[in-house]
Amino acid sequence: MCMHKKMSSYNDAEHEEDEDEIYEEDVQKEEERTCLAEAIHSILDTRPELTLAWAESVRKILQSTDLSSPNPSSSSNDASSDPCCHTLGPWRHNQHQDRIVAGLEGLILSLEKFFHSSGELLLLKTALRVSNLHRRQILNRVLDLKGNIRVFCRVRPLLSNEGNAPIGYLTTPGMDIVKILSARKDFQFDKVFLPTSVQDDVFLEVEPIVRSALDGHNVCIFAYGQTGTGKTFTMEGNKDQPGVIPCTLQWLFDEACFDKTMSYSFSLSMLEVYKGRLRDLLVCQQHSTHLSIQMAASTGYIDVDNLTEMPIMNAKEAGNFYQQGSQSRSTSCTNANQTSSRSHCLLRITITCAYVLDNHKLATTSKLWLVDLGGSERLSKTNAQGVMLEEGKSINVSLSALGDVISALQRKQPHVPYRNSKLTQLLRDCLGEQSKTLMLVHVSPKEMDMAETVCSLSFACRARGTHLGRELSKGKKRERAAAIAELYKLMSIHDDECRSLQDSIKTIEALIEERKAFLLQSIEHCNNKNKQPDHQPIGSKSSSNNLQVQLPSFFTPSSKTCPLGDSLKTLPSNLKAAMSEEGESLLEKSFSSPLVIKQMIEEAALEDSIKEHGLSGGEDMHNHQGREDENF
Ligand SMILES: Nc1ncnc2c1ncn2[C@@H]1O[C@H](COP(=O)(O)OP(=O)(O)OP(=O)(O)O)[C@@H](O)[C@H]1O
Repeated sequence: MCMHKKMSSYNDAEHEEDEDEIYEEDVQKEEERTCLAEAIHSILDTRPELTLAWAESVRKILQSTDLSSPNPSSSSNDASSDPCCHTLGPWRHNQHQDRIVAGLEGLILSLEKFFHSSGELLLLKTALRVSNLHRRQILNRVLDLKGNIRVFCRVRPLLSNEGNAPIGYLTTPGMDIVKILSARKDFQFDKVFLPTSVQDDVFLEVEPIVRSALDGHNVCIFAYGQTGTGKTFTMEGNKDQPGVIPCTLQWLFDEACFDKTMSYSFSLSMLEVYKGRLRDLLVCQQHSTHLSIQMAASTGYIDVDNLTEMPIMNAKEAGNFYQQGSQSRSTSCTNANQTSSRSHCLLRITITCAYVLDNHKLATTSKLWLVDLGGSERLSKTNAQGVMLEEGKSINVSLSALGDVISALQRKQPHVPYRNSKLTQLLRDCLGEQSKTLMLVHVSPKEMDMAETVCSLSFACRARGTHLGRELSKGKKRERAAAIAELYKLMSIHDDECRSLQDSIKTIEALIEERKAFLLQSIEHCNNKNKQPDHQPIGSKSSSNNLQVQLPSFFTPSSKTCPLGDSLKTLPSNLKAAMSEEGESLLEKSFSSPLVIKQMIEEAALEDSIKEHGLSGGEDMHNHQGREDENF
C-alpha cells in the first residue's frame, strides 16, 4: 500500500490527490510513531499491571506499524516495480532507524524473557515456601511427640583445680539416664550430655528448638543448676568454645539469609532479674528507667515497658550487644565460682517474619528467650552473708516459682502461678502450651556435690513431668522413636528439596541480574543512537531520554514507580502456560535474545563508523535520500 502510493506520486495527473494521500499517510505514520514512543516509554515507566500480555501488545504495536518487521513479499514486489521506492519509504529505508527499531524489538523480547525468568523465580519461591511449610509442620509434630517441655542434663567435667575428686554419678551410654550412686536413684532425661560432650554436641540438640522460634513459636531455653556447674559455660561459652547463645545468633542469621521465601528482621533486648527487680543491661545504670511488665489483654503478649530493644543486622552486631550486656551483669566471687552470676540473665531475640500469602502481606512475631539462671544454692553450705545471702535467697525463691509454674503446666492445672515472681511473669507467654521450653539442667560430677545434684535433678524431672507418671513404657517409647525417625526422614527430604530450590533460585537471580545489566546497556546504546543529530529519533526525544532515566528504577523492586514484586504477582498463570508451551528450560533459551540485540547494535555502530569515515557511498546515498523523504 505504501509503495503503491509512492509510485503514483510520480504520475502528474494524480499528483495533487497523491500529495494529500501522502500527507495523510505521514500523519498516520506520525501517530504510529507517537504510539510506539509511548509504548516504549511505558515499558520503562512500568507499572504493576505490566505483564507478558502487555509486552506482547507492545510487540503488536510494533508489528502493526510495519516498522519492525517489513513484509518481505510486499517489499520485494514494490522494490522490483520501482527501484526508487527504496529511497522513498520514510521508515523502512532509513537503515539506521530500522536498526533502532530492531534493537527495540529485541529489547521487548528481552524484557519478555526477563519476565519469564522472573516468573520462574516466583514459581520456585512458591515451591520453596510450600516445602518449607511442610518441613515446619513436620518439625512441629516431632517436637509435639517429644513434648513441649524438654529437659536435657549436662554433667560438667572435673576442673583442673578439682584434681581427682571422687565421682558420685553413673551414666549408661545411649540411655539418657543419670544414676546417683549414693541415692541409688535414676533420673531419666530427653538427653544427657556427658563430661566429654562438647559445645557442638549441645547445640546440635538445641537447634530444632531454635528453629521452631524462627518458624513463629515462642521459645524459652534456660540453663538451670547449682552454682559453678557450667550454666554460663553452656549458654555463653568462650572464644574457642562458643555456647548456645553465639551459636543461636549465628544460626538465626544464616537461616534467615538462606530462606528466600520470607523476610526476617531481628531485635535484641537483655535484662536481668536481680533481687526480684528488673534491670536493663543495655543501658548504663545512671540512665536506667523503671521497667514494668505489661500483658496485652487480647493476645496475652508480654512486653516490658522502657526496655531497650536494639535492631540487629547480623550475628556480630548481636554478639557485641550481648558482650555489652554481660559486662553489666551482677556477678560476685563465691565459694563455688570465681565469677558467680548473682541474678537471672535473660536475652530476648524478637523475630519478625514477613511473607506474602495469596497476595496478602503477612507477618508473625515470635520471641526467643535465652536464659542463664542464677545458681541454685544451699545457703547453709555457701555461708553467704549480707548482700550475697539476699541474692541467694532471691534466686532460690524465683527458681522455686519457676518450678511451680512448670509443674502446673505439666499437670494442666487451671491456675498457673505466674505472678509469684518477676521471672515467671516475664516468661509467661513463652512457657504455655503453644510455646516450646527447653531446660538444660547442669550438675557437678563430684561426689561431695551429690546432695545438690539430687535437688537439681529432681527439679528437672518435675519440670519434665516424669514425676506424674508420664514416663512411657518401653513399647510406647519404641513406637514414639520410630514415628520420630520417620518424621526426621521426611524432614530431610524437604530439607534436600529446599536446598535444591534455593540453588535454582540463586542461579535465576544471577541470570536476572545479568539480564538487567544487559538491558540497561542495550537501552543506552539505543538512546545514544537516537541522540545523534543527523537522525530523526524514534519517538520523542524526551521519551527516549526517559528510557535511560527510568529503566534503572524499573528494576528496583522497592521503587515506587516499579514494584517489580507486585507486578510479578500477576504473572504465574501466564508464565506457567508460557513455560510449558516452550517445553524447555528458559535458562538455556534466555540468552539468545540479548545476544541478537547486541549483535544488531554492534553492526549498527560499525556501519555508522563506516559512514562517518565516508567509506560507503551507496549507503550514504540511501540515507541521504531517506532524510529528504522524511521532510515531505
Ligand atoms: N563443660 C565444661 N567444660 C569445661 N569447663 C567447664 C564446663 N562447664 C563449666 N566449666 C568451667 O567451670 C567453671 C564454672 O562454670 P560457670 O561459670 O559456667 O558455672 P555457672 O553454673 O554459670 O555458675 P554460677 O551459677 O555461679 O554463675 C568455669 O570456669 C567454666 O569454664
